[in-house]
Amino acid sequence: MAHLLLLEDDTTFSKLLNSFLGKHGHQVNVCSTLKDAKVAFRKSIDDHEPFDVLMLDYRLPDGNSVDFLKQLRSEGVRTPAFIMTSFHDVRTAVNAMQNGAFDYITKPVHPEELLMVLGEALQKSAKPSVAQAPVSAKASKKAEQLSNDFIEGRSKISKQLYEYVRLVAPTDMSVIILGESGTGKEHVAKSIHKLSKRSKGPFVAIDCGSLSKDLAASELFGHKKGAFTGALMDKIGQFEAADGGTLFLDEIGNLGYDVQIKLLRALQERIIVPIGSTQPVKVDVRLIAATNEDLITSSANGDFREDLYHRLNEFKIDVPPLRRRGEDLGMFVQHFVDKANEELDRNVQSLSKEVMDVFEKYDWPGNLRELNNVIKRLVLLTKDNIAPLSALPAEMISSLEEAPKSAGSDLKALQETHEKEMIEKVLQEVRYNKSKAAKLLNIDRKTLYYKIEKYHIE
Ligand SMILES: Nc1ncnc2c1ncn2[C@@H]1O[C@H](COP(=O)(O)OP(=O)(O)OP(=O)(O)O)[C@@H](O)[C@H]1O
Repeated sequence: MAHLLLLEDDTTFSKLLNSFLGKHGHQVNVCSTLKDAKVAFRKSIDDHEPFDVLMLDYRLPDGNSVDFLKQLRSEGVRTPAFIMTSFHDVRTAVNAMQNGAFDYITKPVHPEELLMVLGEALQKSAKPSVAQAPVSAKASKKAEQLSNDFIEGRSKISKQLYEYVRLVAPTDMSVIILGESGTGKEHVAKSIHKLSKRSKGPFVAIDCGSLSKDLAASELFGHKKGAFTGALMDKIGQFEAADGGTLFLDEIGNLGYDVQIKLLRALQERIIVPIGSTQPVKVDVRLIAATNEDLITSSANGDFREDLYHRLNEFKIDVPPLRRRGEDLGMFVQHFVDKANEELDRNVQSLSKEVMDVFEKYDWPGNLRELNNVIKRLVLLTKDNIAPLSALPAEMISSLEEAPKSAGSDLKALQETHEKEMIEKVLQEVRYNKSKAAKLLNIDRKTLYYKIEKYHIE
């Protein structure tokens, strides 16, 4: 039995979920406001009956659950959480993943899907042995194999991506991986590790987005007993854990300024000093960092140290969004269908033409993670061999009807085209004197350099 917090303001829906989950042996604490959820969370800690999983509706009468989650993560709470959201809020759900949610599901919530995601969340929680989706031993072994392999893709942009991966892997250079959420940055980091001379050493991944400001330094560099309240014994940091291997820092833009200074020192001098210690420890670690933020602008704003950015940016890799991977879509679809068949003991052979048409038109803001989730749901809901259109979330189809994709209505694309033209015009006017151009454009030089690179301005 698992102890679950369900934060949901739709009382009919929460009653249904409560009774459904109760029948599956779980104890559910239902709250309908953030305020109540905060109280329930504190009480569960005081009573020594912590929640195993947090199930959070996104929109609530007194705020949104991503802010709640952010606060919990900043206090060092690691309880797995997933967001339940309407299809229109998928972008928000993706944002939630950056703030430490483990997954999201779109409403209307399908019971089997809920059990599946809950099973996965419980595997991550402190009490792992409960309520997993029933899978045969053969199926889980195959699923494990499948989760290890991945698709490189045939499109030009993917070929270039893996060319860079193979090029940089054998060197010991630090790498910055840029890309939208869910594009596969961690996969790319793992590939670099596997193809490197360090492949026999550890690969340690840390999500900096879920580290609290107070605990980040101790998580990375370790601490000595008594270094701060709560440091009850010596703790080895992830830098030491990754000794001889690769340390992958996801969402690096979330690290506080103090930790950035320590990180810079660790990179430059190859030593770390655990909190509360005076003894430096030698470490041999290759660093790979990922971000979906514009770190150049962050460093221009003073949020991210410029020297650290340059130290990390010995090599930069851009992971393209799914909508730009063209012909790879079909390969990813097949891969995720095979994976879902194994995980869920189904036998879906293909997707109907109508489903593929929708997939091709949709712009996938959550990238490969979203595709994987949509396909899992499709496979779960498909009774025959071919996944029908009716198994797709209705909102996914209507979102295409509401917003037909055309260059003329894509506001971001329009803004970017306009910005590029403006920069080119000003650069010509000042005969490519970048300081003058930056002044005229009312931006600083670093931002101008960034935009010149972004728009491939010669
Ligand atoms: N090349 C690939 N082949 C198959 N599956 C992939 C590939 N790349 C990523 N995935 C799958 O897509 C999902 C997202 O990948 P990953 O976590 O690496 O993305 P990310 O960019 O690091 O995400 P975030 O920005 O949220 O940290 C995972 O389920 C992963 O298994």
